[in-house]
Amino acid sequence: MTKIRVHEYAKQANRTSKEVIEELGKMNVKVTNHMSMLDTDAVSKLNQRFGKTGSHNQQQDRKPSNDNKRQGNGQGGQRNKQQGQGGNKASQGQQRQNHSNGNRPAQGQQGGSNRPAQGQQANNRPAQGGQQSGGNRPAQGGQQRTGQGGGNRQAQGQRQGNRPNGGGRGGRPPAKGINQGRRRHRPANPMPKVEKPLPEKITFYESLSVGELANKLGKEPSEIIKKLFMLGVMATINQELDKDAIELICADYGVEVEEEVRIDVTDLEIYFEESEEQDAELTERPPVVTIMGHVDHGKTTLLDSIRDTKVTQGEAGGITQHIGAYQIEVEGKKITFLDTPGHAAFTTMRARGAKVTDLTILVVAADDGVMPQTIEAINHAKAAEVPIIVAVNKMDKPTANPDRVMQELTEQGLVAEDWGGDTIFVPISALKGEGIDQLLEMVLLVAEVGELKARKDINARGTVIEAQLDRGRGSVATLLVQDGTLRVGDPIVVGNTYGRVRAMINDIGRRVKEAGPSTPVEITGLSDVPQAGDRFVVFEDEKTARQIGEARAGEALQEQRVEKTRVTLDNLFDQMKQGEMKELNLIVKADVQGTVEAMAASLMKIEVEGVNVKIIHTGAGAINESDISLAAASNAIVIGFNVRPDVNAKRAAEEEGVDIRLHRVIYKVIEEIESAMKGLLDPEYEEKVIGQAEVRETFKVSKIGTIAGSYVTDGKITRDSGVRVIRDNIVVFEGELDTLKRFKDDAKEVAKGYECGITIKNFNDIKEGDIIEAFVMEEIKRA
Ligand SMILES: Nc1nc2c(ncn2[C@@H]2O[C@H](COP(=O)(O)OP(=O)(O)OP(=O)(O)O)[C@@H](O)[C@H]2O)c(=O)[nH]1
Repeated sequence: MTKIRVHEYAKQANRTSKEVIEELGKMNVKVTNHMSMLDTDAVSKLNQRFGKTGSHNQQQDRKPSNDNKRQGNGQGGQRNKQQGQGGNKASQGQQRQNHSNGNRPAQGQQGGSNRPAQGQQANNRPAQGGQQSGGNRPAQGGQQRTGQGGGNRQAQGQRQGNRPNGGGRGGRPPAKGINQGRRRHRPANPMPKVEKPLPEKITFYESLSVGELANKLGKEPSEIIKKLFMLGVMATINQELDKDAIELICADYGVEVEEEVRIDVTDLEIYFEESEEQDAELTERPPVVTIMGHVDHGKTTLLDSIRDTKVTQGEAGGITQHIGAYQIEVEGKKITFLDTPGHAAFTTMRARGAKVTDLTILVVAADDGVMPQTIEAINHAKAAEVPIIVAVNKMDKPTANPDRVMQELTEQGLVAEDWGGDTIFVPISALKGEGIDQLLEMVLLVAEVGELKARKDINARGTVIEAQLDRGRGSVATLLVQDGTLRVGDPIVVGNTYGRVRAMINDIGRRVKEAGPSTPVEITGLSDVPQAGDRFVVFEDEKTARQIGEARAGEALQEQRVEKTRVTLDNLFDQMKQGEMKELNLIVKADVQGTVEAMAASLMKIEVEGVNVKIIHTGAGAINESDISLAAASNAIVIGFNVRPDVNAKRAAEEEGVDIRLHRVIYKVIEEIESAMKGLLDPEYEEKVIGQAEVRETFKVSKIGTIAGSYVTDGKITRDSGVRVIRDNIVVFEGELDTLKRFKDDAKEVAKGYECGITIKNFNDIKEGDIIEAFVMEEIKRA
């Protein structure tokens, strides 16, 4: 006879494997576990112990096709079940009950096809004679014999069919008689899943979760997870996989991968790129010029002077109208000036991604020289990669010293042509209108070098210069056409709004029907007011314009809720890893110029592979709003050394999400930037300013030192906070609070609006008007 395993015997004997093993133990037959083989001797011994049932089975084993009836009784259930699982079940169902078959045609099939391996398994186990004999005698036996048995079987087939992997036992109706025990001991056979053929190719958009990838490949997620594990990636079913991971897994299966490229039709930038690809004739376009400079150096006077002398030429009688930009004509060539005083608008636009300026005129008063805003303007222009022409203004003044201006600008990297550099310097008097022609000539010269071109014959696209709501006319926007020609009646999307160009007015207040490249025009007809710096694109039909406009308005609402992702030292490393950062832009402000230079020099020396440190602006003094707008436009981090941001800068930084890092020790700045670049930034503690107090009076007390009679102006001061003494926005001391008193009593904390007496450890040089800033170190969790 063939050998039999413990668990097989147990099944036949209607016992548990454990019972059998125990019994064998008593008989001194050694077995290791339920898979151990039993020899004939052991089996007969067991048969004796377990009595009839065992012997009955044993007999059956010996005489497989001996006793039909017994088999039918004893093993029918089992056999039938196996048959039900095989193809036999289907025919059985058919034979048995036509109605059930008709109603549930797929049951038999399902049950059969889902469990092909059971038959196989049974074949491997010849001891289950039922299978063999059952195979010879398709289930008619059971079915003929008892309708009941058949019914059960059917239900079973059906349920199991529905649950391919389950034993289906729970759903089975109560089994009858002897079958019951057998079934109970039958190990639940895992139903092997039918392997789906692998697809030749899969596609994905941006990423796929493990579950989604498994689905696309027709595999179990666990299999994918296993594969990822082998690749050293611990993943869960919901984990998003990036392109590389997807490609690795698919390569393993030999499946091709393709990333879907979806064009976002609501992104106006694509229409700008598209226009470059269009096969329309390129023609020269006028340069677009902005004027920048320090306060009172003569920007407005220069703009007016140019306008007065040139705008009205040939346009006599034209009503001058302020539309934020104007065009002049010199020697038959046009120049467009953006009438945006200062550089605020310049950076706002750039921060919004628009590049409108072709060149900038830097006005420097010859009697005043290079001032802080002059340097800011230079850095703004440099960051935007816009060429600079220097207009040395107020040359009519006796105190004018153009050489000094040239000298000072050389220090800023603007070297005059006369001095061997390549920056054009033009001496002018904006007030008297002297040198203006020469200046404009230079503008044309630089423009010529720049080879500014555009296509007249395409739908217009460009940028909003300014926009407002007019009571009578509704939304009024000044647009600068940058490419193509804008016409009255054009369906247009402007920023997050749309409409049809109802009326167009040019810079001298005339109604016009069309506007070509570099022309500023004021339009009406938009459904809402756009923002300066918004892009506009003309579409073929109004329906598309409306659809895109509405979609953009919806997206804009969504975006308002999502924080801007500016670079901060905390996310720097992630951005570097994602390849988004190649340059770390820094703005360095410090208390004195010497420190600024030292800091800048040390920062430049930081070497981390893959990223360059670029200092785009430096300056002595408090961090101001202009620093923040430059940082926002250039995605820079602002470093303050011994200085603080002023109120406006603080507000702007919060609004724009600009990261300001304040320090008092140079090596700490270097360390912080370096570790952020290496992704080693210690994120555990963050300083949080909890309050500010103003020193109103000081008292010198021997032994104690100087007591600062202070008034808490913001937040609160606590006994255990760190303190900083700030004088004119410069940190003069940082240390610990020594005592905090309300009248004569020690106080734990003093809130806003209350007076208190403060002494600072190791610092007595406190003065009236100083600001005491209290801070605590808070643990932060990194995202
Ligand atoms: N003597 C002389 N004075 C000038 C000249 N240009 C401008 N000014 C005077 O300088 C002062 C400031 O000129 P603005 O044109 O207002 O200067 P700005 O740069 O526009 O100033 P903000 O708009 O405040 O930034 C005015 O009083 C002008 O009259 C010039 O060429 N010569």
